[in-house]
Amino acid sequence: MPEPAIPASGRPSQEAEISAALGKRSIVLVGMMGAGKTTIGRRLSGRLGLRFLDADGEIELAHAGMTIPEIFAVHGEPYFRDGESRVIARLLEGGPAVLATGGGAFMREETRSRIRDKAVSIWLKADVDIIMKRVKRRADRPLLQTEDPEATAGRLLREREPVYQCADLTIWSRDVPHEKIVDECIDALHTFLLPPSPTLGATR
Ligand SMILES: Nc1ncnc2c1ncn2[C@@H]1O[C@H](COP(=O)(O)OP(=O)(O)OP(=O)(O)O)[C@@H](O)[C@H]1O
Ligand SMILES: O=C(O)C1=C[C@@H](O)[C@@H](O)[C@H](O)C1
Ligand SMILES: [Mg+2]
Repeated sequence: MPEPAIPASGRPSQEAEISAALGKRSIVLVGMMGAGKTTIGRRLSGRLGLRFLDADGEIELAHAGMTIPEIFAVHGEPYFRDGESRVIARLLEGGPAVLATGGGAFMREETRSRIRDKAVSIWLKADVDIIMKRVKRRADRPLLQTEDPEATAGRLLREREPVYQCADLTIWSRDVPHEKIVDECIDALHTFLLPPSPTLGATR
């Protein structure tokens, strides 16, 4: 994996400082389907010189290439959730990476606690209109195969938002160039991991 670039000034870049400050921790993206966890996570990993992992993709690999909708249809959601929890635990043990989770993964307390121990988490927050606009392009979200997918997405969002809020950082994933969202993730990670030191020498 290439190291993040060192700028001409000789000062380490924000990206290099973040990678160093992370140590063995990963960055985990959480949030609703369509929030951009996979899209933004892949780009963020490139900028930071970290591996990119996608929990949904890893679950499909572990099931000999069955798709997520097929796993839901054949085995049911509880089976999927147990597998998802195990896969995320394994991926978090593998050293620093950017990990995009499935939209429901953070709802499990066991998974949240592992993420808290092993990673810095970012909630990619998106409102229901944006989510619907994005997920309409593909029919691969089994939880939205209902009579009224928009109402279902709204209900899931209301149930999940209080839990997604437990992430370390929140970034609004609106319709702006992907690289802008990545820049905002990098700024937020930098402030979180390397907070500016308090002003010294304040006098009364
Ligand atoms: N900031 C953005 N602006 C515009 N489109 C975006 C943005 N982020 C993601 N998208 C688009 O939204 C769609 C869904 O994104 P993506 O698959 O990354 O979401 P996800 O959070 O990984 O969803 P899931 O939980 O279902 O895996 C993609 O077509 C992607 O190109
Ligand atoms: O929001 C969810 O619960 C899901 C989101 C996707 O990433 C997949 O993990 C699956 O479709 C379930
Ligand atoms: Mg995804």
